[in-house]
Amino acid sequence: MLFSQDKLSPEISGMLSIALPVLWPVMIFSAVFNVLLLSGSFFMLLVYDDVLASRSGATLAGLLLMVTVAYLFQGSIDLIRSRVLLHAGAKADQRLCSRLYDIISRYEREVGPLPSGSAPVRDLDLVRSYIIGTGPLALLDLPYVVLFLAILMLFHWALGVATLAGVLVIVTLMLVGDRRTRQPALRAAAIAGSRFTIAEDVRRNSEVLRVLGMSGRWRASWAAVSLNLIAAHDELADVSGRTQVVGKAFRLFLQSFVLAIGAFLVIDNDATGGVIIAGSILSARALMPVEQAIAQWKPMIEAGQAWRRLMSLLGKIKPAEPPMPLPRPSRSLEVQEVVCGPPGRQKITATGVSFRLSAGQALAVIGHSGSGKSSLIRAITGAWPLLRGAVRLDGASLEQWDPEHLGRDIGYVPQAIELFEGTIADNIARFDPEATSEKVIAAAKAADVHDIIVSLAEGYGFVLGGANGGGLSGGQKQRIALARALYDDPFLIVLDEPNSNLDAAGENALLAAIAAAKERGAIVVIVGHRPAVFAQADHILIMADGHMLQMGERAEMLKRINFAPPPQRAPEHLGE
Ligand SMILES: Nc1ncnc2c1ncn2[C@@H]1O[C@H](COP(=O)(O)OP(=O)(O)OP(=O)(O)O)[C@@H](O)[C@H]1O
Repeated sequence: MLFSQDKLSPEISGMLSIALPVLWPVMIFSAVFNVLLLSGSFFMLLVYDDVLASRSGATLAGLLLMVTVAYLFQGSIDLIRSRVLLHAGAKADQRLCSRLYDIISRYEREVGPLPSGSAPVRDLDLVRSYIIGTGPLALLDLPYVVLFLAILMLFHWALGVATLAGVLVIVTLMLVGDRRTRQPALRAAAIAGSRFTIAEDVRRNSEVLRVLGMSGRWRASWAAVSLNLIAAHDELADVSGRTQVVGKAFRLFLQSFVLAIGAFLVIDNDATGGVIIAGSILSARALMPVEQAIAQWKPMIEAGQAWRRLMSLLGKIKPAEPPMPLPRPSRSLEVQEVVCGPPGRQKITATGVSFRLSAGQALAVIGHSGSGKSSLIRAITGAWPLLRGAVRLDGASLEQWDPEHLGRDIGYVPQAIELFEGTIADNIARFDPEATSEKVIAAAKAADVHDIIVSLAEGYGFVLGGANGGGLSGGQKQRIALARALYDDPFLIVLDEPNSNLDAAGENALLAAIAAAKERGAIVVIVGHRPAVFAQADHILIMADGHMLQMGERAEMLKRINFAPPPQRAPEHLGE
């Protein structure tokens, strides 16, 4: 059952509110459509039995006019019912689209990695294309096979029985064919999937493959998997080709068989001549919905499975009610006994971290690789949900803030920088449609990237190609990410190794930006391996093996870790 487990979910009731109003009209249209399908056979019956016997041209013209009107009407009804379904499909798509965005944007954070094989966008496409395709119409037409068989029985029971037997043979042939093609189809899909993965790997890593001389090995894998794919497609085409040939031959045979039965009945004076042709047409009509329904069986099962997968994912992501807006934070950041780990992985990667920072203070987080620094940063920014403890801004835990609003007050440079496809200005302004050029330029200047940007031919209009910010150097990307973090003077600025690609000038600009942010009352948390990160820090926190090892004031901590401090540089000299 398509809707069994999720009867009460908002998605189901939403879909039902779309489906129910169109169901009745489409059922009525289908009834009229199928009744009108009879007009062809009755036309032949009357032509053979009445027109030819009476030799009346007027009757023939009248019948022709009637059948023409019937066909026009039937065509219009067919068009209308597919339009109605198209409209319903578009509405369903629209309704699910925003919830689909929830899966894509929230699933990883709130539940964990998407189950392997799940591709919600493809699943929605499958559901939509089933709804707007011929699948539902084929199902609605299916009951009318009984009507066609009943009329054939009325002509003569032998015609009805022969067609019924034909229907059963066709169903058996198609089911056997489906069974035989299932395995080859699965094999071909799996091989096509591996070929796609290889192509993606090669596209993403073409530089490394070339420089490290690995391209030949990948080419060999590509060639081998391509050969396998050709073989799998051959097998599939072979099996399905045989089934189709047998089916086609049987259909031709059945047509002649029904004609022959009709002829026998005429010879025995059990039927009129018109019954031969009308019976043959009706018999073909009776087979049509069955064939269509079987052809649509697989898409229906696939759409049903896609629907269930979507519902199961959506069941884990409830529609979120944004919390009541709070005044913008301006006073403090408190981290209380925080325990966190990658969502859905049952793993703790940072634990027992507590500290408090007031407006205008900066904290440097240091520690060996893998000690849990980035994990802590993700907990502080809300990128990862907490397993225990709390992160509070001005006393309110992160869950009390609407992420969309709080985002304005957080500046974040992640370790792996991703810029979005769009102009540099859009990226710095976080794609805010109300961004002003003054704010964008102020952020760029604070990150000391303004001069670099204006030296590009398109300046702030330079379009970054793709998610990796193609077209810029690593250091330039890092500076633009810093400008994005500083945009609109956020209260909490969290920087995860923001200087890993920066030269001395870039590092000075970074320190100047931190100093300026502190000056205006922001809180800065900065992770880094290089000593430069200490220069503007008021406190230092050391992470080790996922734990907070120590935390204290900068001077005290530098003494404790026996580190020769870099000279405390005055902010006004940092930019030089
Ligand atoms: N998404 C993830 N899934 C599983 N494990 C993760 C994930 N992210 C981090 N870890 C693990 O958590 C531990 C801490 O990683 P984290 O990135 O927080 O360390 P780090 O101190 O920032 O390291 P580095 O200085 O190398 O960036 C590591 O053992 C890492 O393997």
